[in-house]
Amino acid sequence: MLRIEGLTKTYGEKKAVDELSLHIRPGEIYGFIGHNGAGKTTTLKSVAGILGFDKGEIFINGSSIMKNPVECKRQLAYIPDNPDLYDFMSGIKYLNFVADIFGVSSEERQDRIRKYADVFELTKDLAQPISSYSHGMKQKLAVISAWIHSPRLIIMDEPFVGLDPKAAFKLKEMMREHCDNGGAIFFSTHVLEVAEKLCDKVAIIKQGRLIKSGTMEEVRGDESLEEVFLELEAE
Ligand SMILES: Nc1ncnc2c1ncn2[C@@H]1O[C@H](COP(=O)(O)OP(=O)(O)OP(=O)(O)O)[C@@H](O)[C@H]1O
Repeated sequence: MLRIEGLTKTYGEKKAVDELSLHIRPGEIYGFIGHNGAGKTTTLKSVAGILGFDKGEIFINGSSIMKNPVECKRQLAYIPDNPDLYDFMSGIKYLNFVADIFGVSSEERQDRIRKYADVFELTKDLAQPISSYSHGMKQKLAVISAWIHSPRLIIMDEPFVGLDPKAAFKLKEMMREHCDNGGAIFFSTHVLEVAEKLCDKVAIIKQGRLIKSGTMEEVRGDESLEEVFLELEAE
């Protein structure tokens, strides 16, 4: 589903991501953890095709994000760490706007908007301008917009920030359902308890380099993910 090979990205003199390789298969929820400034957002933005990189290759279902960006973007959704949506639109206008971009039929979009707005208890707010939304409401809208075109790969940067406990629970259910239906999810988080419970696999990045990856059992061994992470950070 997603293959990252030798990804390297520099900002001026700063190497933000250094020879990072990772393979994510259908059905996998893949967690991405690392300290502040480790290179998570840079990697996720590169995978989503919104940030160029210096070296390496990224393939979405065998297609190169550099050579076939439109074909790749059709198959994925990206939720950034800060849901900066179009404030002047209403929630429903924004969802229809995204659905238009991806050519979602009116029947499918109605079904999905009804279903997910209901899940997140956002239905009555959809007519309101996004400028009136709280951070959590914007995050819920961003999640709905990601699910609206039924992408195969969903990339999320800190998706749980700002969500109330019920919404966070619902999102975890949606993530599992998406992967059980053959999709894949690659997401970053600083909440290691969530990663530990939710993820099939996990990758740890430190100063731009991948230092550990594999199934949760392989990475964790007999310890908690937090213990493993802190030990690796201290090395
Ligand atoms: N636009 C930019 N210009 C210059 N340096 C940048 C830019 N964006 C990120 N960096 C640097 O690249 C490195 C990786 O940043 P990145 O945002 O990918 O980290 P992160 O793991 O997502 O961090 P956090 O957990 O704090 O969100 C950091 O040293 C950061 O200062």
